[in-house]
Amino acid sequence: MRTAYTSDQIRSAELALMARLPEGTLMDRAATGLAGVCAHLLAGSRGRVYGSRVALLIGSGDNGGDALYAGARLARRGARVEAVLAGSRTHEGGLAALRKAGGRAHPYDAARARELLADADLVMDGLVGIGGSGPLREPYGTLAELTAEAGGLVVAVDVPSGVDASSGRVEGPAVRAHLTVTFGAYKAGLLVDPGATHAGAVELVDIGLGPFLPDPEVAALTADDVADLLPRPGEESDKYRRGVVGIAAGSDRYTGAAVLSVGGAVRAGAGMVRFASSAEPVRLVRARWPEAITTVLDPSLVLKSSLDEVGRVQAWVLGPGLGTGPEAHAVARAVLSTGVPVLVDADGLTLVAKDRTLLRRAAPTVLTPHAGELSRLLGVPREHIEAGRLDHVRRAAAELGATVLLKGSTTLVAEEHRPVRVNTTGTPWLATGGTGDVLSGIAGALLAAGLTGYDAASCAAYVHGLAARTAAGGGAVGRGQAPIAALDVAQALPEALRTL
Ligand SMILES: NC(=O)C1=CN([C@@H]2O[C@H](COP(=O)(O)OP(=O)(O)OC[C@H]3O[C@@H](n4cnc5c(N)ncnc54)[C@H](OP(=O)(O)O)[C@@H]3O)[C@@H](O)[C@H]2O)[C@@H](O)CC1
Ligand SMILES: Nc1ncnc2c1ncn2[C@@H]1O[C@H](COP(=O)(O)OP(=O)(O)O)[C@@H](O)[C@H]1O
Ligand SMILES: [K+]
Repeated sequence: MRTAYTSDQIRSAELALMARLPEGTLMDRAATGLAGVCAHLLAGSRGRVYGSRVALLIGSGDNGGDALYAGARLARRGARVEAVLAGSRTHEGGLAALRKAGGRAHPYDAARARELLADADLVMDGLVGIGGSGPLREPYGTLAELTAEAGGLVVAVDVPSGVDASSGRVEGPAVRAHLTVTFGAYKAGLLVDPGATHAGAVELVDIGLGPFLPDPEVAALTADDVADLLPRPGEESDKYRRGVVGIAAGSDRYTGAAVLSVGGAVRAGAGMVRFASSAEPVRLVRARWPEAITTVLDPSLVLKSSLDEVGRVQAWVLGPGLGTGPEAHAVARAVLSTGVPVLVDADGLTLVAKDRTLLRRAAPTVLTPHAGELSRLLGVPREHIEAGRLDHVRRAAAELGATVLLKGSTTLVAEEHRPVRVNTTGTPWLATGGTGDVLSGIAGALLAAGLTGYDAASCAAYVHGLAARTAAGGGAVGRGQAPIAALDVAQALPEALRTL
């Protein structure tokens, strides 16, 4: 499990550790690690550190101190290091070390800074770290924007300046780094968009904080964690014990979502899928997924909240393509009044946004909104949700009394009193119609297999992302990949699951 923390949590751990160590030890550890990573990058891009050009952007706090000491180390190895001093003050020890090592420092001047950044092989962003608050003030904002024109690699020190370390919020100009070297522990804002995109790759430098860290605010499952959580059949398994998932999705108008959701569940390893809907989606699901047992719902029975004709299930998926009219509302009421876990997606979310009483139930509920759907559920503008994903997913879980999986460029899973889980396998190739429907089926199959809502949602997001990467051609976005369609994601599930 990869764990991540807020600035306050990091600060208190640092204080506790610092009390036991001679002054300056932590900064020395941080700067040594940072210089090591930068030297490695320079050796990779230029062949050697000697003679390379390094620009340091220095703010008034200890973040600038780290960059100055690291710059001094690179200068001692023959790099030409020049610092732009942007703060009202500068870390004295760091500045003295840089000068002693042969590096140079200049007060901020826009034209000169632009030249330095354009010429540098590597730019170190030491403007602000965990001490930053609010949008970057001048001249930091201008410098952050100038890094976009940098000719070489941009390395953020601890946190990209302009990104809120605790939440990943960005409220103005912010550095976009190729790599962020972070100290002691991951900051939550490095894993959650928009901060995660600004951070680029993240490298952790151990400074000994481990024993002093509290319970994390954010956690990311690793491949091993997911492999341990995923259900595997035992010798005595039968299809019922492996988990039967009911899917109430699709309508005569919207049929594709039902086919995709059933596909996600079938390919994710459900023991059995029972699909219940109106005639047309049932016909199409039968044609595409003969594995599913289908039922054409009798509207008069549904109105009486009876789903007996469908047969027993261990969990339900409700909503993809269901519609939002009175019949769909009756289906939602029938499904949500059962005593088994229910995953609510798409139109199901619109229905519960209009009628919150549907969520009054004893069994677990998992909601899987994208930012627009969460906006309707919380009555908060979509832009606010996208800017503050972490805060809003937490709030939704508390307010709605459910596990909430927020989809989008960073998928988050929140449940009250648990760390928010952030998914690391996503890929922007997933941004295509219907992939969310596949996700609902995967998560439904895992719920039916007995995973908790929290584990089912986070494992589903993980394997969904992995399958999308597999379908696109492997890895994150790059050459040699091709666009994917939603059904490709379902079809790639077995190959992705085999790697876990
Ligand atoms: N603690 C430790 O043990 C270790 C800490 N370490 C390092 O220290 C870093 C934290 O250092 P820190 O606390 O000095 O804060 P930091 O991030 O440099 O910035 C604070 C200054 O920035 C300014 N400022 C703030 N917001 C701003 C804005 N929006 N726009 C513009 N300016 C803004 C504000 O300055 P002022 O307004 O006072 O001029 C404030 O004083 C941490 O990230 C890590 O790199 C490592 O060495 C390992 C050991
Ligand atoms: N930029 C992105 N990066 C990673 N994943 C994304 C991105 N955009 C969308 N996704 C993922 O794609 C899926 C889209 O689901 P959803 O919005 O419900 O679409 P649909 O309703 O068409 O199925 C979600 O799993 C979401 O997390
Ligand atoms: K920084």
